[in-house]
Amino acid sequence: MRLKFTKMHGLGNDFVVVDGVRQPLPENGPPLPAEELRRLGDRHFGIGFDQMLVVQPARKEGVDFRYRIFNSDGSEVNQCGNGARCFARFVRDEELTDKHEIRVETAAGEMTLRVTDDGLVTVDMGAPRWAPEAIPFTAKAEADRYFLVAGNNGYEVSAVGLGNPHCVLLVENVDNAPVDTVGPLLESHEQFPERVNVGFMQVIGRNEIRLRVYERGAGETLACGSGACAAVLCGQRLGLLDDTVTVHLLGGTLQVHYPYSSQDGHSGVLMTGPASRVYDGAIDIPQPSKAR
Ligand SMILES: N[C@@H](CCC[C@H](N)C(=O)O)C(=O)O
Repeated sequence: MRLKFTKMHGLGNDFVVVDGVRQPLPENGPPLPAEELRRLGDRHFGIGFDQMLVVQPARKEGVDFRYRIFNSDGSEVNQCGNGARCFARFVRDEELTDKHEIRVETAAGEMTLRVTDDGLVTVDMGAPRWAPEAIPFTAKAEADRYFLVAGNNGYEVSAVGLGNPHCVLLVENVDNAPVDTVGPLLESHEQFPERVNVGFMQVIGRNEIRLRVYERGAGETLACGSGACAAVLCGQRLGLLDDTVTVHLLGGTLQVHYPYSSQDGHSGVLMTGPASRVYDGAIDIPQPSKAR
């Protein structure tokens, strides 16, 4: 089978976008076998990507598309903020819609994506979930900070769910944060039963942070949209940040807005940034041999 794809990125968090509206794809399960997906995700033996994004037709009224996300380790996940911006740009570039406000169904619920005239995309990431069981995270009670023991060390983290699980550590300087070592240790910490994305946040001021993220199922990426929102939310909850924050990631800058001080539990976190198209391609997917 020949599969057409488009390579895109949001601040260097890179994606292979597969059009399942005009190409036949299985309605459920991965668009291709998990080992094939992992092979294509490999930067030496495949195309290389952090996530594969799948565009599929809507399954209900009031929604424009279905948006599915697969990490490069083959796991399907519910949320990808940078991917959502690329998704919006893709469906407009490909003339699958001419709407500026696009409603998508994800495994975590529905999301609204707004494409502005300057080419940026604002994603309404939904309301944060703080209750440990909603993240999911194992803790006796909800708190601003939790103490985790991993290896021979202890770590103070905040934790929040945004459709996907995040924990955030405060660091003095992201340049020498232990992302490569503590990232994987906490990603698979037993108190996060579905694993977790691990953010390392340096607070510059009440409206500005620097952030590096070790992503679940992908390793450190150049940017993580949901991670940027999670860091801002945790910083707000700790009383360190205001409602609108500029987030500097390795691959560039995002704006995150959440009216934390006046939030009523229903408003969503807004994340704004660019979406870039790199090239189009096609790959031949080997078909499983038929049993005789
Ligand atoms: N890069 C993403 C997040 C992708 C999913 C994440 N690795 C997970 O497993 O939850 C973003 O921009 O939000």
